[in-house]
Amino acid sequence: MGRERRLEGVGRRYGARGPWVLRGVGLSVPPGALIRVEGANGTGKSTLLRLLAGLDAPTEGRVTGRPRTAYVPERFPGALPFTPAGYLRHLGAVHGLSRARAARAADVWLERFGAAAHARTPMRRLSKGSSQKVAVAQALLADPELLVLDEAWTGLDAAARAELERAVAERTADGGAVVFVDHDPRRLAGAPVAVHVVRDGALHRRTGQPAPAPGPRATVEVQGPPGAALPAGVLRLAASAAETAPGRHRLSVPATRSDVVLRALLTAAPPWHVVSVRPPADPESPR
Ligand SMILES: Nc1ncnc2c1ncn2[C@@H]1O[C@H](COP(=O)(O)OP(=O)(O)OP(=O)(O)O)[C@@H](O)[C@H]1O
Repeated sequence: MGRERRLEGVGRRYGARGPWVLRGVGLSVPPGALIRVEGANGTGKSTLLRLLAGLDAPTEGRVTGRPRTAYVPERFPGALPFTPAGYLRHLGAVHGLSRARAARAADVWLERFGAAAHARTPMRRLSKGSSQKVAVAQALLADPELLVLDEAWTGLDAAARAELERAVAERTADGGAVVFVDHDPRRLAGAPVAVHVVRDGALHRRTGQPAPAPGPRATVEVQGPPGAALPAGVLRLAASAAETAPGRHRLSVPATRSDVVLRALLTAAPPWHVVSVRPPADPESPR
């Protein structure tokens, strides 16, 4: 239990006589998991995400585990009587941050998503895109152990979309779990995503080889503290890792994740020594 959210034999229908939207669904979301939920329109993806986020209760079956959870809904109620800075500080306090930490986290996330200029604009006057940045910032504010994203990329500009991908990689490198729905099949394609498909009210794990991470890869040589295993977060993000000498590892890392991997190595306790980083364009990069 603990930080792992689990659905066991979960069914949900709306109203006593409504059709079953989901039935017999089992799913474990362990720390560090990255799970994509797919399915045709109206099959129950949002229903599943609300159950995982703990915002809805199943009609039958059990939901267990109590990770600190954050959620970005498909439709964020943008017209709230707050400014983004005020709203995020308020939510930070709800998540248990001190006032000072909540204010700092609000500033950091608005800045990262390119919305700092709107920090003090009433939310009802924000564009849809800026409002979505606030929706995403509120979920990341307190480093959730489980992050549930329902089409959270929709409406964001390209820079903010990339920033949200980076934030997801940081959460999983840090041992957080992320479950998401997104209409773009390439979303987070460079990361080791487990795919589950909702069909006919049931959840099916898509099996088979995960597609190789598309895009260029960097090669990172690291030297670890004697006897140390690579941090789990690094292993999750690397496309491959090989120990080439005692304590020396060569990692192949999707270029879009290399900054997150380096940060995870350098902030590990004790930290790892990064011997070299070869960018993807280097013709000597092993393939
Ligand atoms: N609050 C609700 N009350 C009644 N019916 C609901 C409610 N929420 C969802 N439903 C119904 O449950 C079914 C699944 O809806 P859900 O939103 O979970 O699917 P989805 O796969 O996320 O859809 P989409 O791809 O359109 O976002 C639909 O038939 C929908 O009408």
